[in-house]
Amino acid sequence: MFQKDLFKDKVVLVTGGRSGIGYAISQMMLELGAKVVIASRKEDLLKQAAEELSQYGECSYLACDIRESDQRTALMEKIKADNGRLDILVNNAGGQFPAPAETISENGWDAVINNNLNGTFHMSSLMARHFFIPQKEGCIINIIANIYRGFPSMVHTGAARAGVENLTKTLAVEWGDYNIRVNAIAPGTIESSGLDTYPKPVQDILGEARAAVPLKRFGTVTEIANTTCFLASPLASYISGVSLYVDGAQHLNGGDPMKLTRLMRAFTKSR
Ligand SMILES: CCCCCCCCCCC/C=C/C(=O)SCCNC(=O)CCNC(=O)[C@H](O)C(C)(C)COP(=O)(O)OP(=O)(O)OC[C@H]1O[C@@H](n2cnc3c(N)ncnc32)[C@H](O)[C@@H]1OP(=O)(O)O
Ligand SMILES: NC(=O)C1=CN([C@@H]2O[C@H](COP(=O)(O)OP(=O)(O)OC[C@H]3O[C@@H](n4cnc5c(N)ncnc54)[C@H](OP(=O)(O)O)[C@@H]3O)[C@@H](O)[C@H]2O)C=CC1
Repeated sequence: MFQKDLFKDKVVLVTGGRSGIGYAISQMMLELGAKVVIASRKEDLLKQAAEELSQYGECSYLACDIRESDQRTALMEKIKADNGRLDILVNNAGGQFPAPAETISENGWDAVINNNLNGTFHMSSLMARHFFIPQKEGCIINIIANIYRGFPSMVHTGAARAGVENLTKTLAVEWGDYNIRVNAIAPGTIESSGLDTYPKPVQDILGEARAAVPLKRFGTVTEIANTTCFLASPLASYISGVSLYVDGAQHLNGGDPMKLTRLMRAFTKSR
């Protein structure tokens, strides 16, 4: 759909690029000519994904937990040594677990905030200081979630993603001085490897949730990759500071948001 070679000579970092949405983004960027670096925690799976992705273009990898300062620094140093620059950062790594708010432990809260909010900010700041600011050019895309009506059953990630949505606006303003565009994508429910990791109450409710989406289906990883490539491209050269919902209008009308919470309460008690 995009012009061939749209991202020729561009260097792209996709966190969480080994699976699901991140994999689809990496594949599309490679097909459009970018050099892609993927990073996530599980080195064996990451290596396997990078080998598969190499059929589409130049893909490298480094194991990195985005919550760990020394691992983020090692990733930045590898990109500098291998490529000398970074053009696009896709903060896609993230995750959480469904749980009624009253059952979330302090550590559970901290783990999810560290993953989705702190990891995203520190990665953005590091890459801006070392690449985007000196280059006087850069692009950051933050993958968040549908937090339009809060996020019942996932209060921790709702709060973290709202933080990212807001830092997207602030950084778009502050780093406009350096010609850095910062945007976010809020996917609705997307058919991906990530969804398979969710427990029975989520799997049980998926049929109903799918039917409640105004477009009557969940999204695909390709639809999130399409939006990412659009926002990263010159087609979006005057777009900065926005959060784009890619969700078939699920944020406006997506069924009973409390149903999952009630199912999770029953599930937690029965264990
Ligand atoms: C009709 C409308 C209904 C709508 C229904 C649709 C619902 C679907 C919507 C889906 C939208 C979003 C989808 C996605 O995001 S898909 C991507 C999902 N992938 C993941 O989330 C995977 C990554 N997740 C994680 O890695 C973990 O969740 C975590 C971030 C916590 C990992 O951190 P860490 O490795 O540090 O975790 P630990 O195991 O060390 O645990 C730290 C503390 O967290 C507590 N914890 C962890 N898991 C759970 C759990 N499942 N339940 C409760 N608590 C949990 C853990 O116990 C630790 O705390 P304690 O020390 O106090 O025990
Ligand atoms: N699928 C959906 O419906 C939706 C997904 N999202 C978000 O989109 C993003 C991608 O999700 P999706 O592809 O579906 O799910 P996946 O679980 O397949 O992807 C999550 C990726 O993030 C990596 N990751 C998680 N935590 C860390 C960490 N601390 N450091 C580095 N890498 C990490 C994982 O790799 P590893 O385990 O090797 O670290 C994995 O590659 C996530 O942020 C997710 O929350 C948002 C809304 C809806």
